[in-house]
Amino acid sequence: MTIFLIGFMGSGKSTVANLLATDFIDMDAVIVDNIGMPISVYFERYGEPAFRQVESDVLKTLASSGQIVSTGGGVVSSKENRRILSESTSQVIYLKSNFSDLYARIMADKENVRPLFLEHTKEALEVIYESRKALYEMVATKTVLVTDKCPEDIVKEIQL
Ligand SMILES: Nc1ncnc2c1ncn2[C@@H]1O[C@H](COP(=O)(O)OP(=O)(O)OP(=O)(O)O)[C@@H](O)[C@H]1O
Ligand SMILES: O=C(O)C1=C[C@@H](O)[C@@H](O)[C@H](O)C1
Ligand SMILES: [Mg+2]
Repeated sequence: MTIFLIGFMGSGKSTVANLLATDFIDMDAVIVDNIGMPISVYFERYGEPAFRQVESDVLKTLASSGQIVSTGGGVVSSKENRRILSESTSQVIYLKSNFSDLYARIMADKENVRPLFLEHTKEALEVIYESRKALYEMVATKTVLVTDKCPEDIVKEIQL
């Protein structure tokens, strides 16, 4: 059974996926492999709709992978991606958090500086977060509140 982890940037998808299975698949990494350039460069050259199309193609392939998959933070923003997630037989786990905790984590994470974070003000990022909140809930088969929980406890909740 494929398990997709979804949630906004910084919600802990990669951290939790790695605890669930060290051979987990990072969807952004698969996309970077396919397009042969950093996602930020692809966005700049071809625009977001073209990126979402690539993302949909990768998502479809991964739905039958039987692996743990950490998705891109914006995977729910395209209708096609939401359809693929809703119609697949995979588990879709939403790691839910409030914006201020996410922002603090993204700011503190010096190992992974997200292009979206560099390109937007805090207010603009919050607008994106607000616009996606309901969409994550809509496609999730399970929502796990991650506030004040360590990754190990989040894993336990996922496995309940
Ligand atoms: N439950 C947690 N408690 C505290 N810190 C956490 C927790 N989960 C993840 N972190 C930290 O938050 C930061 C973001 O985590 P991670 O990279 O796993 O998020 P992500 O959802 O994969 O982000 P992105 O969508 O940008 O790939 C990292 O520095 C990580 O160590
Ligand atoms: O939140 C988003 O829209 C994105 C998040 C990243 O994981 C990447 O998938 C890409 O940079 C878009
Ligand atoms: Mg990640």
